[in-house]
Amino acid sequence: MDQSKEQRILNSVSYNAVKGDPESVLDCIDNYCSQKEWAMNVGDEKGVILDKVVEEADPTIALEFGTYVGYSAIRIARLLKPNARLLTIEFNPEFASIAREIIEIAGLSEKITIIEGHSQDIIPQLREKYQVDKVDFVFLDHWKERYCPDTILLEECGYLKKGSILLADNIVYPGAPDFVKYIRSHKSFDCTNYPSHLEYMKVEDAMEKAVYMG
Ligand SMILES: Cn1ncc2cc([C@H](O)c3cccc(CNC(=O)c4cc(-c5ccc(F)cc5)cc(O)c4O)c3)ccc21
Ligand SMILES: [Mg+2]
Repeated sequence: MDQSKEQRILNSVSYNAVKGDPESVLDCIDNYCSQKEWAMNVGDEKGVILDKVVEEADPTIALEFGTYVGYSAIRIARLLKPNARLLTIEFNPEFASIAREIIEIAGLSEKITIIEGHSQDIIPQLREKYQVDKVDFVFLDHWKERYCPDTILLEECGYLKKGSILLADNIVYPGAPDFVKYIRSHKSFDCTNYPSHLEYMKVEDAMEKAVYMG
């Protein structure tokens, strides 16, 4: 059976990256996906925006929707302070398994927990099953039509506190219009748009930061 693109990305990381060095894993994925096969990682350009917002949030508990092959999970986790952790939710078992291996190569398995399932099913379980009280940072990069309902669910479940920071990928392309309309008109969120480009392409894209005001 032919290997998947995601398996080929893992092969490239396994062969080229320096074990235990997150930067070299990120560089390897970015090089592979810009030179060989495009893939939907947040990438190096939007990755710098992600880095800055994670540093601003300095989260103890970070949450991600859409692990894919683990690129953004590594980007986030490499910046976390010693006892901080990232929970990342992935419904596709093949993606989850490849991400687990790539995260292991980066040496970040202790800081990242991959939870297999759909965000809407996992979010209500975070308190009891994963001892989550509040989330300090959330990166939204899963199905774009899930951004809005999952943000509402996070608020309803009481995981957001004053200062919690949400960051959403692909605001322009593929776009998340219902999320943008909702979040920018919601009195409890202070929003900032960061224009950028689609990963590895000259196509316009943007990220949206939303700070929860309580
Ligand atoms: C419910 N739930 N819970 C967990 C969870 C996890 C997943 C998967 O990780 C998954 C699978 C497939 C697609 C996505 C969303 N990502 C995208 O669709 C995307 C597209 C493009 C793009 C851009 C230009 C193109 F021409 C084609 C694709 C660029 C981007 O950066 C993207 O993030 C996420 C899905 C639903 C989930
Ligand atoms: Mg994306």
